[in-house]
Amino acid sequence: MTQFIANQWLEGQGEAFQSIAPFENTPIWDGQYATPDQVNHAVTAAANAFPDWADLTLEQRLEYVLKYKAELEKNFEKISQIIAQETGKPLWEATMEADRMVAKVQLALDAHKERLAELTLAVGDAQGITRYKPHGPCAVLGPFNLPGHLPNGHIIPALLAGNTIVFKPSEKTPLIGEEMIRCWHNAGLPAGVVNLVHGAAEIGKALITHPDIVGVFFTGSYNVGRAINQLLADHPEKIVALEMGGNNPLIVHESADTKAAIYHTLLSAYITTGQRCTCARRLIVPQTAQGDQFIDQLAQHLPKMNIGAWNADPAPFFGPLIDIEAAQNMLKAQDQYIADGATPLVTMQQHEASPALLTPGLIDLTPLKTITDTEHFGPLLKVIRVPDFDAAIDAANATAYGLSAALLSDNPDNYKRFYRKIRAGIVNWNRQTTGASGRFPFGGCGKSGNNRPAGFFSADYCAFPVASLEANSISIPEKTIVGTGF
Ligand SMILES: NC(=O)C1=CN([C@@H]2O[C@H](COP(=O)(O)OP(=O)(O)OC[C@H]3O[C@@H](n4cnc5c(N)ncnc54)[C@H](O)[C@@H]3O)[C@@H](O)[C@H]2O)C=CC1
Ligand SMILES: O=C(O)CCC(=O)N[C@@H](CCC(=O)O)C(=O)O
Repeated sequence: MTQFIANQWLEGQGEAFQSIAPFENTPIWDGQYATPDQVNHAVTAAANAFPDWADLTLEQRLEYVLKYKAELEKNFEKISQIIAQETGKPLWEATMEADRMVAKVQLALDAHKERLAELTLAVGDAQGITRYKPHGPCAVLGPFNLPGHLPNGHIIPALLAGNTIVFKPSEKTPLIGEEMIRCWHNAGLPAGVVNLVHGAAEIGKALITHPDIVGVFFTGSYNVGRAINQLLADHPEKIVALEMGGNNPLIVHESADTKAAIYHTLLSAYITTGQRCTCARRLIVPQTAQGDQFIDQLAQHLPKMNIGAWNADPAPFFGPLIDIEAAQNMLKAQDQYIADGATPLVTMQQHEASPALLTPGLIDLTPLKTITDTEHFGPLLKVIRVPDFDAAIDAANATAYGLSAALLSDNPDNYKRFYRKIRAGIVNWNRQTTGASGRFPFGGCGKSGNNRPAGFFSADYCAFPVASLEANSISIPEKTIVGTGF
């Protein structure tokens, strides 16, 4: 029983599929996709549940959300282990993800109170009030890379605001999606408030185009985000929040502590095997002696990193890619760069421990005439050498994406220039590009999103503002409008 509709666990009626643990390359879960009929059933359940759920006070909805939090805490180890094995990320990192799922409850509540606060103004002899209302039944589409934390970051604020949900996890991580929904079920949510359907693109399409779905909260790739936008072109009335990819730059310039610069580069480019939307893809370094030394030492350091199984002891820094196909695609991308004239500084290779495990790569794209603006979702960092700092900023901005960007530099004037010029939703100084805090907005410009940031600002797309003019009684004002006969 893998779909959850109106508080019933049901068998999917669509094609069978499995969740394959990437390191072991063995199935850890079997299930079926939903059918479009089942999607309809789930959306209808969410639509039926909406009026009563929306009618509850925030405090009443919060009671359920706090019970969900308690369920996450009760099942913390199991959740961490599922995230680790299903994605292949090390247990320490999966535990951090589970921690962030728990922490999201308080963050979303704080955000709700701050971002959706009632605002009152005197307007003549009436009171003007801004309040917020939920949209209705919303779809949440999740990615595979942080399969607990990221959908959780849409679902909690959406529920607090009074929406109901149909969640479709990534078809690569159905098990953690299911476990999360089990926690909601155990929290005692009324039937239909949260529903789960499994599937890939076809089920995603059926869900978001359903006429009763009024909001679509998506985290995933640019190509799919664009396809969603196209599919919904005739429905501007649906609220669509798209959190998409990045081709994020990291500039290193005038940073005397080479070791610290290497450490922050590793956390930028290779954490989660380079499978974070915020990962640095392009390492931009001016052609100075200090720049040469930094690149040399980084290249020497990469082979020293411990990589391996999610449960290995000692724990690795990163594990495999999500599947063998993803690993093969990364290797093909590297081959293509080399064929085009790039210089591999550290060649990314398949590791003997698992076909989905790749060693970290570093490749110098400076010799290329043109550098394609592509997000390669894996452990390959591309070096671009430039004449000076101004050229570094130009190179950093040479992308249609704009998610995260960072500068490692001891010189505050460099940061002032960088901050003013760079186009990105996350701009860091002497910190890695990844690891954004949930206390801040999380989203990017350009192809990275549609200006509806998640993180602390998720509250904004989970409700719409209503303007009211209110007075306890009606009266004729002293100054009336001409021509009305008063
Ligand atoms: N900006 C952000 O907050 C984040 C963005 N990402 C991006 O996500 C990508 C990696 O995640 P993936 O799971 O590979 O993303 P993906 O775009 O392939 O899939 C995301 C979700 O969309 C569904 N889907 C696929 N085709 C669809 C269609 N035509 N209509 C409706 N739904 C469809 C998938 O089944 C999945 O649930 C990277 O590009 C990464 O940068 C990942 C995490 C955070
Ligand atoms: O919503 C939040 O709590 C902040 C968003 C966040 O956690 N971002 C992570 C993951 C991004 C990704 O999925 O690639 C980060 O910045 O590393």
